[in-house]
Amino acid sequence: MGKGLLIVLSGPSGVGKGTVCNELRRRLPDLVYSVSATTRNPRLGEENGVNYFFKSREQFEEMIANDQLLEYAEYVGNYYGTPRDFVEATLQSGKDIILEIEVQGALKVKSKFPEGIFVFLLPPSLDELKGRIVGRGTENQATIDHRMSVAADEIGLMENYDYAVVNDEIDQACHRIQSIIVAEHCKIRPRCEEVAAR
Ligand SMILES: Nc1nc2c(ncn2[C@@H]2O[C@H](COP(=O)(O)OP(=O)(O)O)[C@@H](O)[C@H]2O)c(=O)[nH]1
Ligand SMILES: Nc1ncnc2c1ncn2[C@@H]1O[C@H](COP(=O)(O)OP(=O)(O)O)[C@@H](O)[C@H]1O
Repeated sequence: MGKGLLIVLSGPSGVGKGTVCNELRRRLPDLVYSVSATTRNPRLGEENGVNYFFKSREQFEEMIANDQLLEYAEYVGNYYGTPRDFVEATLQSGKDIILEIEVQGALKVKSKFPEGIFVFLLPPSLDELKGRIVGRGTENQATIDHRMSVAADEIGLMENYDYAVVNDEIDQACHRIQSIIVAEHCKIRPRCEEVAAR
């Protein structure tokens, strides 16, 4: 059995990563979602082990020390990281896995898995982005301002990604990502390597 695809989805806060991921998981039941660890507080309705593994700073730092994370980063005052074993076991079993992570972490994953597929989700506009974060109603004003200032830097790193997908309509955005996954599965990798070697 071949290895599964490792798909990384990034994009600024409020662009719709969570919404798009949930819809993709509904449409593609075989797609595995990597549940991250974080030190941020759970939002209303978020469940430990489903949305995130919620950890104290001490617990998170222990995971770092024990090399349990494939990557981790600090984002707006909190740690976020990807549990390593789950990702590796999923890929070995031949299944595709999606990591919804921010840009610094994505670049670390890219250095370890250059064969990964890196997708950047873009808002139709920065005004619409701000409207979505405010509309979600989960962040206070200071956090919204901080996240918006990080958004510009994140979009500046988009050129490190393979694909840019605009999340104008959820249905369209998911359709584009599904098309990318199908195309990647159809790739004739040996031929690509042969061509590159010429
Ligand atoms: N590096 C890294 N970033 C993560 C991880 N999990 C989530 N993130 C990112 O951390 C950022 C903040 O996540 P969150 O607080 O849930 O806010 P949201 O993106 O607005 O829903 C987002 O860009 C997430 O994609 C992870 O395991 N590693
Ligand atoms: N294509 C879209 N059109 C309009 N609103 C959207 C769209 N995608 C997501 N949203 C809304 O934007 C807000 C932020 O989405 P969310 O998935 O939480 O973003 P992220 O995980 O990137 O921070 C949510 O209220 C969500 O319902």
